[in-house]
Amino acid sequence: MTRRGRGASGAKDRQGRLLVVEGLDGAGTTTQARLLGERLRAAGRTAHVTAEPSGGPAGALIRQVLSRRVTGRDGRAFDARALALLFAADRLDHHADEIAPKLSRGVDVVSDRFTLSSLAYQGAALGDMAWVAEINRAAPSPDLTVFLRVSPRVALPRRRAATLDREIFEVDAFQRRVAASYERALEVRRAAGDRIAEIDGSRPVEAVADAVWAAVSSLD
Ligand SMILES: Nc1ncnc2c1ncn2[C@@H]1O[C@H](COP(=O)(O)OP(=O)(O)OP(=O)(O)O)[C@@H](O)[C@H]1O
Ligand SMILES: Cc1cn([C@H]2C[C@H](O)[C@@H](COP(=O)(O)O)O2)c(=O)[nH]c1=O
Repeated sequence: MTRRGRGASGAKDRQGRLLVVEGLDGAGTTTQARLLGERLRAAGRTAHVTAEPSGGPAGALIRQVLSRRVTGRDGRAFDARALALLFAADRLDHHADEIAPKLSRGVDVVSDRFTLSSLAYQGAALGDMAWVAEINRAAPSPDLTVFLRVSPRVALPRRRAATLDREIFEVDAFQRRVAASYERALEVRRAAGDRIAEIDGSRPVEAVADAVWAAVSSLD
């Protein structure tokens, strides 16, 4: 993965920053991405909040698979490797169509999930994080990834409060595997040079938002 936003001289150009919020289902990524967008705007920056799966065509198909409205042939479960490829395709399309144009106009982009989600979720589903990393090789590195650490025990009641219909990954045993997978994915991405802030997401919303803001404010 290549870090964007630097010219041939290595000097920073006038691009916006790609800021990613990550965590288990129920960690509070949607809430914190929205609040970060608001704080950026209040600080005088232009900010765009987005999410993956994206609103593009691959994202729409993924949403249907997650909610079981689309299955594999004859009602069989949708193939897990094919789903991993869809997430990778959605990411490239999302970046090309929505994220990169905003960044190049100096807009900060806050994404609720990005590549780390694929490493954690598809890494856990397939038991092959290296392959998941390979199919996501062309996705750019965020300027900052904020990981909201919550235990599956804390995330569970939040998910239950927020939704009635559970998507395919919102199964307690799987969420515990995803939690372990996130820890491995964080190591992999840190070793690759990504800037990552780990934040205790089990605190009240405003306390988490303050910690997210402190991490973003520490960017040069
Ligand atoms: N720090 C927090 N403390 C208590 N409740 C929270 C906190 N953050 C979010 N919530 C609540 O938990 C529920 C899920 O929050 P949110 O949608 O932000 O999570 P999420 O990580 O995006 O979940 P999912 O990935 O399943 O969509 C919401 O009802 C939200 O108000
Ligand atoms: C980007 C991405 C997401 N997922 C999973 C994570 C969640 O279970 C759903 C998205 O639902 P949300 O409520 O909108 O967060 O998809 C994934 O498995 N792989 C990914 O790359």
